Amino acid sequence: MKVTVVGAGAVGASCAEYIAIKNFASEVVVLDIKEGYAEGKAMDLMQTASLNGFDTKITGTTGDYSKTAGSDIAVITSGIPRKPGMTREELIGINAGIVKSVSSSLIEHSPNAIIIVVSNPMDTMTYLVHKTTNLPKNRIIGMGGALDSARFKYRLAEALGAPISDVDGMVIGGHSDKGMVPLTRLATRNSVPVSEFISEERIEQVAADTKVGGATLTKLLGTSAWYAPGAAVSGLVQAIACDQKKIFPCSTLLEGEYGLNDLCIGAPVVLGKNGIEKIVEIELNDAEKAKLAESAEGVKKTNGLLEL
Ligand SMILES: NC(=O)c1ccc[n+]([C@@H]2O[C@H](COP(=O)([O-])OP(=O)(O)OC[C@H]3O[C@@H](n4cnc5c(N)ncnc54)[C@H](O)[C@@H]3O)[C@@H](O)[C@H]2O)c1
Ligand SMILES: O=C(O)C[C@H](O)C(=O)O
Repeated sequence: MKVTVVGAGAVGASCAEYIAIKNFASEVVVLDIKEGYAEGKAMDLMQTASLNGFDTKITGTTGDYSKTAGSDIAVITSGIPRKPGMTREELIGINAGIVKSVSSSLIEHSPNAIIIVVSNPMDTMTYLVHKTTNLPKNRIIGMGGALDSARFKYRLAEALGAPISDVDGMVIGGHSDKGMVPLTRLATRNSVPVSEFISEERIEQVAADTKVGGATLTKLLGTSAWYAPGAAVSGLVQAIACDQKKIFPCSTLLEGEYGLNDLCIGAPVVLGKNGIEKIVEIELNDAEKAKLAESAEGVKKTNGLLEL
């Protein structure tokens, strides 16, 4: 199993590290345009192999896509991150050009690869890859919901005073400060609805904190987060590489599902060796449907800024 990660920055390196530590891929190639940067990150990571006990071979390259040839999965993390006070949508001007050229180079060298899009604004970047490549929809996956759901579980565990392993929950919708839809009604502590333990007011606070999870970290760090994003990507890569058939909320092209069309937005999907093997349509109540529709409007507005 060969995995390419484009962008050796904070998220790309974290993602390569988690993939290696989980020890399911034979090879990870990291590519960046900054001279020597990917080679340096790869060497540093390889020097953790004996310490962390993995056999994955990590190599780096400055812009040489021939080194990525024959990748089974390719992750796009190249592009600029936001600074405190910015929205993800403001990154579109620079990141659209980067994602378009990177996806085209990746496919030229790995025509069968499954592409995971991470660069922001992620739902729109995923849509861009759909619009500018001829890949089938199952092979284009946007990562956002897996991260947002991890943050939701963190906040739920905090509110419940429970271990995170006791908590389950999912966030669908757009990967944006306003567009996320944490499914509070379906969140559980060991199969029991969380509303049995905490007030509606507290649950609403958990949802609000979840939605600004990325912005909160950006304010603290001065740039956006990388550990949880890298771990979330590695979870998707592992589900595909190991044909796990796990459900994750991912940005995917909707064609009528959830009453939505012609956009990529977060919905639960089954991930296996073919990428997105099924879009799972869960029954939403009217309030959840309205939130998802509003989120879709926001994503479509950003998509409208693309020069296609
Ligand atoms: N979808 C998500 O959940 C999620 C989570 C975290 C970050 N992000 C996004 O991921 C992106 C990367 O974030 P980061 O913190 O790693 O940024 P970073 O600045 O640390 O790294 C980005 C890297 O991309 C490289 N790059 C730029 N143009 C390139 C090109 N054409 N080809 C190859 N490499 C190129 C840069 O040299 C840099 O090393 C940002 O857009 C950020 O908003 C998304
Ligand atoms: O917040 C950001 O800009 C980066 C990423 O989308 C995140 O949620 O951490």
